[in-house]
Amino acid sequence: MEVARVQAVASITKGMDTIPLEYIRSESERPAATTLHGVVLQVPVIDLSDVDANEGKIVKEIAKASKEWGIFQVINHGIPDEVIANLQKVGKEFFEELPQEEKELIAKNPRSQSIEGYGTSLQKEVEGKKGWVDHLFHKIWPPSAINYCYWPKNPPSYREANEEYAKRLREVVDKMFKSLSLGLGLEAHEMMEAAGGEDIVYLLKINYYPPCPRPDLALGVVAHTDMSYITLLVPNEVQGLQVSKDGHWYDVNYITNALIVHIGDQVEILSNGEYKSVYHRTTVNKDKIRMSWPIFLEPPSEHEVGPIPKLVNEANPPKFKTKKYKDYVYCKLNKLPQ
Ligand SMILES: O=C(O)CCC(=O)C(=O)O
Ligand SMILES: [Fe+2]
Repeated sequence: MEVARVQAVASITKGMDTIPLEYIRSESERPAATTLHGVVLQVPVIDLSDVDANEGKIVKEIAKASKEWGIFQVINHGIPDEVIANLQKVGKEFFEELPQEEKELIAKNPRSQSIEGYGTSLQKEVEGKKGWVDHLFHKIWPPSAINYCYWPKNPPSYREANEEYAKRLREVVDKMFKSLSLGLGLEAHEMMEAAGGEDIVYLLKINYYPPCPRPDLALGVVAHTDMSYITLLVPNEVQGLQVSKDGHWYDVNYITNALIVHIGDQVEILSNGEYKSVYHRTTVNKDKIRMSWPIFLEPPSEHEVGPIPKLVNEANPPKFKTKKYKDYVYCKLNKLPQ
């Protein structure tokens, strides 16, 4: 059966005052009723310029943000603006300029185990409701893990723009793992090593949130924590990401060319709960298209993840089981105990 893309639903409902029932959230989830406004706390913004000279300060800031929020933004991260602009340009062209039939050529196969491909989540989620979003998933690093059949062939510069971004991002990833490691009193290399080092998989997702006639009733991506170690994300300029802290939802302010860093479940586990994976969701917009490019840094599926042994002792017993990443994913997707 053909899957209804949200992009198509959005063009049918344009100008209407209602949306199909399957997108209407329960009152307790609706963004209008549940977002904290006014003078509110802000997700920490961390300046990475001159990392070597400022290492101590940066490590402290990252550790604090990862414990208190599970999310922060980094500026002066070293990825040139045009590398981000190119990534965004080719992704937008894929969603907006290709004929639908061409996009469907790389659609996720519903019978395949793999998450890769163009798709629309048929969420087995809260009350069977759907998110107002389409997406494209494909791996971008390491080269041995990439399945180019899920990469768009058009626009022709898609591949080069994504490869360049992956290459630049690797340097930021190294800095993040080092700081997170030092922030726990470990040696700089220890967390990356426990995470699988060179085998860590970089999975790109492009989220495409079309305009929604009733943004007060819908959500883009429903509230969740990422399963990754960490997720590094660039959005377009349209506000939409919200994070939960102490029982309230906060907007994450848009900062041009900043990278948003989420702590995911696997770093929470490695750190034995010192760092918190962040609960987050996205809202949609009445007139504007929102897009985002998260990269999930994941363990290879057979890699075992558990609390780093140096961080546990009698007084501080392990809070999580050690298990293969694929088993963690299976339990989470099927809502089974971990
Ligand atoms: O669009 C965003 O800003 C966040 C999307 C997200 O949380 C996800 O795709 O896991
Ligand atoms: Fe997420």
